[in-house]
Amino acid sequence: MWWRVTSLSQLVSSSKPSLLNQMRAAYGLKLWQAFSTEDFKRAEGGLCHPGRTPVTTFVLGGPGSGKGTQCTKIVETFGFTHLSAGDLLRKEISSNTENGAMILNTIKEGKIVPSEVTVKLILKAIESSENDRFLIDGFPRSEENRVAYERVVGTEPDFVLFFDCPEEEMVKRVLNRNQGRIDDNIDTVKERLRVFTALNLPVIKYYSGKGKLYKIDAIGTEDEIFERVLPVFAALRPKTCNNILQKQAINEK
Ligand SMILES: Nc1ncnc2c1ncn2[C@@H]1O[C@H](COP(=O)(O)OP(=O)(O)O)[C@@H](O)[C@H]1O
Ligand SMILES: Nc1ccn([C@@H]2O[C@H](COP(=O)(O)OP(=O)(O)O)[C@@H](O)[C@H]2O)c(=O)n1
Ligand SMILES: [Mg+2]
Repeated sequence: MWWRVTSLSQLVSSSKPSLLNQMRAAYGLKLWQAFSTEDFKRAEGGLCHPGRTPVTTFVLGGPGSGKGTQCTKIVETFGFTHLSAGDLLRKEISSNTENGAMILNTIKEGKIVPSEVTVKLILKAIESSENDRFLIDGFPRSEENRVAYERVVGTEPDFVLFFDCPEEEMVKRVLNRNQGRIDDNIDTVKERLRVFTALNLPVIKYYSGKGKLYKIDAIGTEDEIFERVLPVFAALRPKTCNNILQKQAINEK
């Protein structure tokens, strides 16, 4: 798997190997299996496969802005793997895991689950995928999320999509979503919007300052919005779309 550090010499050659890296070297553990709360605090990151760089895109926007809907279209067209932080957390609830009750309460209140839990789920999903391009949807939701991911993974996203949608429209969409979600009610949505402004906007500003942010107007039909998304990925074409182009070429022969 590309995400894991494959060379032991690389692991031990860093000036101060973390406990996490020592454990991995000793037991061949995947990252998500290896870190406990204590390790998580100390992890030093830098987990990149030599010669193979994954394309990672964070997908941000308020509740109901259309992140999930557009991710589905991006997956269909560009072959990314869609990792929704919210879906990963909801799966934990339905699997009755040790954190299930805590996650359920946090989501019900419209607050943010501790980064330790969410980053671990994302890494587990990445590590069990053969793909090398990922859409990470609904993450990072706070500076704490962002810093935790960077510390553990050791990389930044290649770019960040931000679906910019007026609050009134987001509320309307969430209340019509009809997926039986415990947080799709007016009280929780109000809190989620407050949390979005207070904690997620600073992350969006951070990536804007780094020149990595693509702000997409999220008003319009799903197809109209996807038309605005396309050019962002077209710029990455040579790197990300080889398989699709190859398949197209074969089909056209
Ligand atoms: N452009 C759009 N116009 C109207 N409704 C939309 C649009 N895009 C998505 N929706 C609907 O709005 C709701 C929220 O969309 P979703 O993709 O789940 O948003 P998010 O993941 O950002 O919360 C869903 O019911 C979806 O079908
Ligand atoms: N990085 C994240 C993502 C989601 N969550 C929780 O999961 C809830 C639902 O997230 P989601 O991404 O599925 O929500 P939408 O924006 O798609 O409506 C959030 O309101 C948070 O309570 C979190 O704590 N941390
Ligand atoms: Mg979503």
